[in-house]
Amino acid sequence: MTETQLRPASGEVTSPDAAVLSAVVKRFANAKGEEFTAVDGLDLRIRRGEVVAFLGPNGAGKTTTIDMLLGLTRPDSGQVELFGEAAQQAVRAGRVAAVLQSGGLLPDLTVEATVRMLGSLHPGADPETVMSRAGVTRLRDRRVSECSGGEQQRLRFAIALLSDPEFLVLDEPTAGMDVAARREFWATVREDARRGMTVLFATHYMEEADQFADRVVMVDQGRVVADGSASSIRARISGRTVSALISPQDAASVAGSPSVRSVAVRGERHYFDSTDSDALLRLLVTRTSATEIEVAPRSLEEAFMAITHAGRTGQEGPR
Ligand SMILES: Nc1ncnc2c1ncn2[C@@H]1O[C@H](COP(=O)(O)OP(=O)(O)OP(=O)(O)O)[C@@H](O)[C@H]1O
Repeated sequence: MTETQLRPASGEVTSPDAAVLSAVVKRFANAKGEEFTAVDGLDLRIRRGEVVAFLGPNGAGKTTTIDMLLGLTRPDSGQVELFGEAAQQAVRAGRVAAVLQSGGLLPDLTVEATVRMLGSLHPGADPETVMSRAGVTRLRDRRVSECSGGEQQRLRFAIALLSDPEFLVLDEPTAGMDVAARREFWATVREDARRGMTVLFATHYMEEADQFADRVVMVDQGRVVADGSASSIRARISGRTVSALISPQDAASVAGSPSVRSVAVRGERHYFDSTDSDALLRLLVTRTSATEIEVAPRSLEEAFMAITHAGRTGQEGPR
């Protein structure tokens, strides 16, 4: 990403950052009226042109943070700036657009009527191009109520593109999409990012974060607990996973080796969490009749479970 690719709406280059959140705190009251902190002193700087995955267990504070980024709610303390100005101002100017998890669609309108109606609010909007970019052209005559969950998400994406935003905020954008639709969706987002758009997306799909984000920010209990490339976050937990088809007797004998931290069985395969995959491989090959041995680096999902409290509470983790 170079400065020449930047496309500030007003022509002038303001802040070099798309978003800056400084020591942001948001508290809510629970059902008993007791106050708790949903976002707890969160600091986050998103540079222009970055594609950032925002990950965290259920209730980590992702949506609350996104709501503050979009000016939908105000922090109790701390600051949120978009392009160097107040969030609401940037949103009003159409520099930021969002695809949120629900709401915002009129069930009786067709896809095309929805895009055209909302497009009329944005001078210069091009409904045809936007429908094509979001992959909803073939759905143009379908009523919103007849669209599947994934198709409605694509329609929300089309609506978000109408203002030709510089910064796109996506809260679980591919929820409900099938594999092909998700691929197509991310290809479009990557293309937009290549042209200089900044993207922040919250997701529970770890492989989306791994494949499509330049940077992964993990939050837990309202704080940032990891921030970096997916590979640097994966590298935060040491070791590798070695898996094989192996008899229970052989597996039990290998499990006692110092290079094995733990063993799990999934389907026909045994998975060894290993601190020294070379030593374990030698052992498997020379002392057992294991077959189809595979060595895999740590996944982002394993890092997520190790870094966030989801792994300690058994709470629903990533999908
Ligand atoms: N308006 C509200 N009133 C009270 N509590 C709220 C409100 N909004 C969010 N919360 C609580 O704040 C915490 C953070 O919620 P948030 O929706 O930001 O989490 P999240 O990371 O987006 O979770 P998920 O992955 O489940 O969507 C949760 O405990 C949630 O129940």
